[in-house]
Amino acid sequence: MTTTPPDVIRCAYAELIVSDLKTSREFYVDILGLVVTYEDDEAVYLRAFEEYLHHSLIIRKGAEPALSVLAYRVRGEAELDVAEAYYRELGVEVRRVPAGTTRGIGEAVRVVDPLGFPIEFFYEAEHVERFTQRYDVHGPGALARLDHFNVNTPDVPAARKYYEGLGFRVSEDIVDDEGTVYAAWMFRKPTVHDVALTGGAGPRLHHIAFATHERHQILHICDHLGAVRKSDQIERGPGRHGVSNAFYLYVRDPDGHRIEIYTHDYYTGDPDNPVISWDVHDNQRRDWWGNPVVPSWYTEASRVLDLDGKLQPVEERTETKEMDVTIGADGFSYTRAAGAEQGFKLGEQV
Ligand SMILES: O=S(=O)(O)c1ccc(O)c(O)c1
Ligand SMILES: [Ca+2]
Ligand SMILES: [Fe+2]
Repeated sequence: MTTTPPDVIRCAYAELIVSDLKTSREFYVDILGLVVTYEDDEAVYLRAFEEYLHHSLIIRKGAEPALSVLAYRVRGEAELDVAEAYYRELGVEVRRVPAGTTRGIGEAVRVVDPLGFPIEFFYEAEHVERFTQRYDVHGPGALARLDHFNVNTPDVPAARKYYEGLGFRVSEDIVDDEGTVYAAWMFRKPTVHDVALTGGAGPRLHHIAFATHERHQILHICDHLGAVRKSDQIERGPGRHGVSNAFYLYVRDPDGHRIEIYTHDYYTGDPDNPVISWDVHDNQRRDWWGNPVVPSWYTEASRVLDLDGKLQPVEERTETKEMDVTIGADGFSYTRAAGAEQGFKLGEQV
């Protein structure tokens, strides 16, 4: 690559296609508590309480539940030309779209990146009221901001190289002693990640994560789901991650799109931030204590669309799959080699 990459600030918004706008609105607004910036019959534009850009999530009615865009904010309008040149040199599909193509967003560059994802780079966006201290409208489960995207891609080292080319740095990864890389967390904003690369068939969206400030807000969302008899929408957690140290919860929306609610990761902004590398057989890597990683978390993810709204084909992962080497160890086994002969707490799981 001769051209410089666009100066990405952070992950900024996503658009999910949902099959029933009303049902999805109930999930994202009534249960998760996101703020509606604008809505019409086609789409609902949502933001979290600390956000002052028009939206960080759009849910749009459509026949095929899928991801239609992952958007990164760049540091200024001038970065759009840089993005256009960078991706043209990469030889992928590049489009320049005028301001207002997406409500609330200025001129943007849209690409299908080398991993097959629909990605948008923008700077200009409409400012709306920032609800940081509007405690009169915060619910007990108030979400503060969008935190990261997690994507399934078959070749994690190749994906890591692509994102390093964009100036992202690795904070943590999961590897084995043969050198297989199962996952990597990468950042531009000084937290653990803006994007996580999870080895698996892809391009698929594994999840979108929002951050809260307090663990009790995550616990409230669990209690709320129980109260509306939708506790089965909780897929994994609540718990404490090993990687990232975040307290977390994964919920599935009415179409199965996975949303993580996440708090308490750590600052990564110094140039010498130490990379943490986990062994795939360390069963505290994904859960620092307690919960096993359920199989659906390893296998299920959302399809993604190309720039014309057509489903992108999915390529299978050829390297070892994490679920094949660890599912029994995920919270079911004993961490000390000496305990290994006891096998798994709950026996063989799958
Ligand atoms: O399950 S992991 O501890 O590896 C993990 C860490 C951070 C995340 O955002 C995540 O989705 C998953
Ligand atoms: Ca706290
Ligand atoms: Fe996550």
